Amino acid sequence: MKTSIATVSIAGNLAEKLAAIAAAGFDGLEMFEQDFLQDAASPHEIGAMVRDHGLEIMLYQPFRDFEGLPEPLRARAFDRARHKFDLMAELGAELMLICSSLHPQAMGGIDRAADDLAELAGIAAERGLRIGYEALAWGRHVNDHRDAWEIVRRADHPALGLVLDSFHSLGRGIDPDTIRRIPGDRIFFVQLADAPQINMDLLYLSRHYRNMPGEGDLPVTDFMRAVAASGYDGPLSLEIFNDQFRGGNPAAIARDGHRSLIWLMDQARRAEPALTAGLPDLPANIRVAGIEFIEFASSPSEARELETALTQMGFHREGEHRNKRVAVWRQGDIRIIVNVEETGFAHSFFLNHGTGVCDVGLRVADAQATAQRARALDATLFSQPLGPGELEIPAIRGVGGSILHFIDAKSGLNDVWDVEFGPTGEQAPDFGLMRVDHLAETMNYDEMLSWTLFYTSIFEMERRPMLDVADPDGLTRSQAIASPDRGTRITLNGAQSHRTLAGGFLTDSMGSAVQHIALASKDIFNSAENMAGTGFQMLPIPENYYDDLQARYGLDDREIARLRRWNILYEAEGETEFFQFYGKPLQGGLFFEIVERRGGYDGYGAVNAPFRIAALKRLMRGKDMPRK
Ligand SMILES: O=C(O)c1ccc(O)c(O)c1
Ligand SMILES: [Mg+2]
Repeated sequence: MKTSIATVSIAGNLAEKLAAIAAAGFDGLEMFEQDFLQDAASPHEIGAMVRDHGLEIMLYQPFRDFEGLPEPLRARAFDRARHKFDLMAELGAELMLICSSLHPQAMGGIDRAADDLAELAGIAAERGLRIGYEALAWGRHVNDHRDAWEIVRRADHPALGLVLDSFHSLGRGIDPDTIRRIPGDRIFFVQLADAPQINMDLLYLSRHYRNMPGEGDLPVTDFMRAVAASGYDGPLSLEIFNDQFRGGNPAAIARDGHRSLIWLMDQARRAEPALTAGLPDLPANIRVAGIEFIEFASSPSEARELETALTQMGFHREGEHRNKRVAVWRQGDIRIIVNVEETGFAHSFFLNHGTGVCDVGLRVADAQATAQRARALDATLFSQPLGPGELEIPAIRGVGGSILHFIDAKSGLNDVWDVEFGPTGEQAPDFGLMRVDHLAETMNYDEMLSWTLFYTSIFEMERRPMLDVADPDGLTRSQAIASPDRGTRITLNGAQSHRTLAGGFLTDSMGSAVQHIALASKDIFNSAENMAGTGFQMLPIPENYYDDLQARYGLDDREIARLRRWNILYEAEGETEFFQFYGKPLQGGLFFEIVERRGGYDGYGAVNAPFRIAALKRLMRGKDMPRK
């Protein structure tokens, strides 16, 4: 199926929009009247500009308040339409969208609307044009695609068809399966949009908060399945009114849009395998079996602080790379790589961002298939020259210009530790840290939807509801995503203000990056005791927290004393429990967290986050005294 996007969906002037839409790989666009009217070029020149980008104007819109008017308003509406038809001829647009009327004098009446639209379709047809009728969810008399279809059916004119818009149908809770009884060739155009689950007036939600399919909470896959089942094979077009996108980076928003359409078509095909017509065929969502490694880019001098922290946490330097100044640190199932090479990707990452996570390895069943799916979903493949004996491991670009590598057993990539590294023979202390619990990535609030879509479209990952975390200097939003078995977890933290801890980190690290790494302990009290014994610096948590905690959960004095002793934060949810403590941030702001989940706790200690943030800020301002 061809892909399209409405020009309103992205920021910029018309030339910038066209460039972004073409670069993202769309076949065409919906020309929004405002974008066209505001431009200085003539309709003819604009049409040529669109075609020079290899794009097609698939729809001209919107034409409002047309049907069901009394005279003389009715005649005026027809004159207005003729004027638009003239423009469309010059632009090279063949289909016009007519949205259901909001006019205070519109009379209603299915047959009246059908008669008006049939007459207009006749005028359009004489000029080789067509019109499509769309029910706005807040239309005065027509606000349901089933009524719009009845009007189109009764009008019975070949130049008149139906326009479907997932927002208007799903936003009103109309069963999308009602689309299955509409003949596909009577549907002239399909618009797609998702939206978050917010209780809000539909018009306001639609004009400000729509988002890309897969970014919101509407059942867009069910809608897409019904559209495909109807036999419709026209364009799939994004029509996204979103305040954030209007001010965002046009290329990035257009890329997200294209990704969302590919994802949507793939979802529909997977949910209903009999629907194959016009839908792309790509490997299924990739199951991630865990984090194989986390790689830091650093320099020999800056790496010392990190290596000290690793040693104090019970890691040992297990292996050294045979060709490079790269070491692998190990504990349990956790591998942390410290790369202090002075050439290559890690080095340029270090020069741009300072010491930080430049690369994450994900464990998958088939690394090639993973790269293939990622590529089909518009991810950027990454590779760099290989040294002697090194393995070619598929990789893509991830958050903040970092890299994601894919490691499988199928093609022997999990042998990389033996093939590329030699053992150091160093002793393994082991403080009970077993595996990576989660990675916390910090980014601007504006990028959160984009990276959420990146992870959930390529991988088999689920979203939790977004949370607000109160920082003393502003809100940070937190979006957790996880594999269905919870073996791989990532939290995306969006800074809305540069004064928050997350915002300050973004400035210091020159962009989005991993801000903390949470490691799962077998026994957090035991890990804490071992780590404290080596001089690991814990984040001090104030007395007030423990007083409140005791009151909140009715913990006894002994339990509270144990938590307090190791600066452990606690949360109970039903029968489940969560324990967490933090290390002091390294230079640059990255820090480690140690966690223990009991009884299947599935969160991240959100209730404790404000305390942790306040404690970190106090520490960074140098106002905290370590407690005995
Ligand atoms: O918000 C609107 O007015 C509007 C206009 C045209 C559309 O296709 C639409 O879905 C909404
Ligand atoms: Mg629409």
